[in-house]
Amino acid sequence: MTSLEDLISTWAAKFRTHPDGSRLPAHHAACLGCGENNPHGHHLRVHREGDGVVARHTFDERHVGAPGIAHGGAVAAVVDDFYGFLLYLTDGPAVTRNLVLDYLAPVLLGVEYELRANITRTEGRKLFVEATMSEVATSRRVVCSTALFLKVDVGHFLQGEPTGSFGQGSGQ
Ligand SMILES: CCCCC/C=C\C/C=C\C/C=C\C/C=C\CCCC(=O)SCCNC(=O)CCNC(=O)[C@H](O)C(C)(C)COP(=O)(O)OP(=O)(O)OC[C@H]1O[C@@H](n2cnc3c(N)ncnc32)[C@H](O)[C@@H]1OP(=O)(O)O
Repeated sequence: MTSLEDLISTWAAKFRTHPDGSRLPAHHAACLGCGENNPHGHHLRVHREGDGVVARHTFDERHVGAPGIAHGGAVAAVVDDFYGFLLYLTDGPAVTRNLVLDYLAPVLLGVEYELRANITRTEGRKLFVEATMSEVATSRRVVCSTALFLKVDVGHFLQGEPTGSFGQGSGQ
């Protein structure tokens, strides 16, 4: 099992300069949004684009709400985790304090969507961010979102203990 200290040292190393266009590292291997080893996870793959981040994502049967339509909570989880990649373009970790989603149209299972996010404003510890999700084939926007992240120090993450067995891996 990965110790919390291991996780923290891996995380700290991820706050390096990431060249434009490069793939950004997963938060950790078991992360619900992007961890390679989480069988219930979304396995997000996110790239830097300028001062923002971009990803393509397709929901599947594991994320079903109404038949054929992604559960709104699953969509929110993806958007929240996606915002977590913007943190790599800042000087350190932060956590979601406030997350707002407008579900403009159903997010369909098996349909590819493009996510885009950027930081709109910073104010002390506060990072104000915004994101959109649009269908790749039609460019139709299905979600728009804003959120507030608050910078935290390492002690914040010492409030939990890693559990389970799929936390091991590169986290890349
Ligand atoms: C370098 C080493 C790093 C170590 C890291 C180690 C391991 C990490 C491993 C993995 C991490 C994995 C993933 C993380 C990345 C992304 C995943 C997606 C993101 C998430 O899934 S993350 C989870 C969900 N998230 C939480 O679990 C947070 C729970 N929460 C808290 O832990 C506290 O809530 C906290 C600490 C956030 C703040 O607590 P606090 O006490 O410090 O803050 P406070 O209340 O004082 O507010 C401060 C100022 O924000 C203003 N403010 C507040 N709310 C506002 C609003 N709605 N609008 C406008 N302003 C607002 C106030 O008005 C005040 O403003 P002012 O300072 O000007 O007065």
